[in-house]
Amino acid sequence: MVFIDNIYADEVLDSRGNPTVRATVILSDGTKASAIVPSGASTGKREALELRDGDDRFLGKGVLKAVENVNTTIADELLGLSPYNQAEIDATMKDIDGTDNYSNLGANAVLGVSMAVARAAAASLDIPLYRYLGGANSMTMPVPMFNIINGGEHANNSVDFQEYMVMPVGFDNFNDGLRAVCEIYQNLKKIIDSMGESTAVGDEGGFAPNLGSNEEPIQVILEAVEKAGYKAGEQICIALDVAASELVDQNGNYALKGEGRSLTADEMVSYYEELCNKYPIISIEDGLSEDDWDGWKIMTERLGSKIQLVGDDLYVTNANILAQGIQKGIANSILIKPNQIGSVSETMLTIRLAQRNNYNCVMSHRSGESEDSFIADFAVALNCGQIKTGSTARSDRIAKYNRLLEIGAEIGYAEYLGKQPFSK
Ligand SMILES: C=C(OP(=O)(O)O)C(=O)O
Ligand SMILES: [Mg+2]
Repeated sequence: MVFIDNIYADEVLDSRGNPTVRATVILSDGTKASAIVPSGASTGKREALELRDGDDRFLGKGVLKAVENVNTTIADELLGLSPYNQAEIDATMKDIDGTDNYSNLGANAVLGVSMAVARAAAASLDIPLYRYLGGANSMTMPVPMFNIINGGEHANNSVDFQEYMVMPVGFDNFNDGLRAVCEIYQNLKKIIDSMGESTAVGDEGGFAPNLGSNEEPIQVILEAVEKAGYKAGEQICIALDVAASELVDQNGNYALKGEGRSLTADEMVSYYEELCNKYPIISIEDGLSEDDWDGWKIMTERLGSKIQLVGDDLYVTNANILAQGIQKGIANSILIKPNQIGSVSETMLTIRLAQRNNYNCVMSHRSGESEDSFIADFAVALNCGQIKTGSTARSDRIAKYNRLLEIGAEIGYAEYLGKQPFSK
């Protein structure tokens, strides 16, 4: 019987040059696999804890304590266990941590090991990771939410909304959809350049121009869609991540600093209604703050039957919080970020709960990423149908797109949902 023979971690770098955990697992049959943990910037308050050293290395952001936890406490408990029982591996780490949010071991230590065990198990069975995680039912190539303009916490410009994304919904397959958004991105670069604005990019590879309002990026993107020869509203739709938890001012209103105004939750919803009436917007993530559940209720009532409302900071990939939201009728979709909850099994639990209740799942990167493409396999494995993984201006994001191209070619008969995931 194959068992876990060795586990260790080291400190490597993410796409912002911050330290992060790489965990490595070696099995008794000689299989060796590693995984690198991502890191967020606009984090939700209820996310699992990312353990940072807080000393003078890397401005306090070192992860040597998390590395040490992998090398000692976690390795001590997991050596000898079967790599093929992911639930047992993850439950054991949760037990030794003993808290709700991994504040002892660090979610970065736990998730690194959790992903590396899954990858090692797949490799030792000689099957791809998506096939190991999802079996013969892994069939859905995700529609990309392709991040094309960055603002908010992910850029240093006048735009308040964090992410403007294009979604290739009117295509027969993933490859054609990806090609379309790449062409749009290249056309957008020319347009921004011709406006005399910078084509420097934000953390996730979207451009970060200084534009006059939060509406102008949509207009510029639609111009790029047309220039690239695609039909907005039919083939290409717009998705926004407002990341509104970051906009809340001292009066509890939403400060749109770039526009010099501050709106109540009700006014924000009216603003979204106006934008949705004018433009082909099919998805809004974190349109209101994680603490504003009353506002979310109103937003869901007014917009939830028309567009996808995605909870990111709101649900932090947490099944308990999602269960409360489902009961209260809040949002209709959830962003899935494995490091918000801390392990592969808990991420799968949240996805199961969402899918059973007709909530769409959007697999997602973090703004701090690496060459690790685990989420590409994960999205296909769990038939999420959508993935948010930045633009093609950053190689940490390209790693996911290229892995998806590889998976699509391997599966051959994969589905691509086009418009379907958004019909409510
Ligand atoms: C990917 C996101 O950013 P971060 O990783 O900074 O939370 C997001 O908010 O959806
Ligand atoms: Mg978000």
